[in-house]
Amino acid sequence: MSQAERTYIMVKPDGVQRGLVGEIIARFEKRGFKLIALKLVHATPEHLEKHYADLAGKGFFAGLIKYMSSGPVVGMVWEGLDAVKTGRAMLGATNPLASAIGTIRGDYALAVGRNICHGSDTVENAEKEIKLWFPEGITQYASVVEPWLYE
Ligand SMILES: Nc1ncnc2c1ncn2[C@@H]1O[C@H](COP(=O)(O)OP(=O)(O)OP(=O)(O)O)[C@@H](O)[C@H]1O
Ligand SMILES: Nc1nc2c(ncn2[C@@H]2O[C@H](COP(=O)(O)OP(=O)(O)O)[C@@H](O)[C@H]2O)c(=O)[nH]1
Ligand SMILES: [Mg+2]
Repeated sequence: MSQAERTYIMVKPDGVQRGLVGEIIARFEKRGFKLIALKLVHATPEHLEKHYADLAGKGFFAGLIKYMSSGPVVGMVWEGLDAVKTGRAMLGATNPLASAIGTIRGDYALAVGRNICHGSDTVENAEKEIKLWFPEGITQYASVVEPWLYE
């Protein structure tokens, strides 16, 4: 767990279409995380197959790739204390029917195949996903609020 931990958060095509990009960014900003990368991209099926390589054997894989390549996504890197685990907690359970009220999926989604937002599940996967989506690298800058967020 570190203050410099990074996670890859992505608003999926349904989240973009439903106008939830600002809402999702606002939640991470208000929580105290630092935005260090952001882009809108219409990803190819080949790129998404790399992102979801761990799920290649699942019955829903073809549908997942079709859904994720159906429109642009907004990819972001957020940095801060325990960013991966806290990011997952902010998203809620994979199936929105099981996501707690107050989480992003629990407040804005109903179906597992349209769950509006992705978040890295481990620090190792976060680093892989950041390299995959931001091969150009990440901009760094000093945050003026850090003394108010951390002891
Ligand atoms: N049973 C299912 N039916 C349809 N889609 C599913 C199902 N299970 C998972 N998915 C879709 O595949 C995605 C990846 O599943 P995974 O198990 O990695 O969940 P997750 O880690 O919560 O989601 P993500 O990786 O997108 O953050 C889910 O977010 C969801 O959109
Ligand atoms: N249709 C369908 N999609 C699924 C299922 N399981 C996972 N997914 C999708 O695949 C994405 C990635 O799965 P996973 O990494 O396990 O879950 P996540 O990290 O919580 O998103 C999920 O967010 C869902 O969009 C499933 O059983 N059916
Ligand atoms: Mg996942």
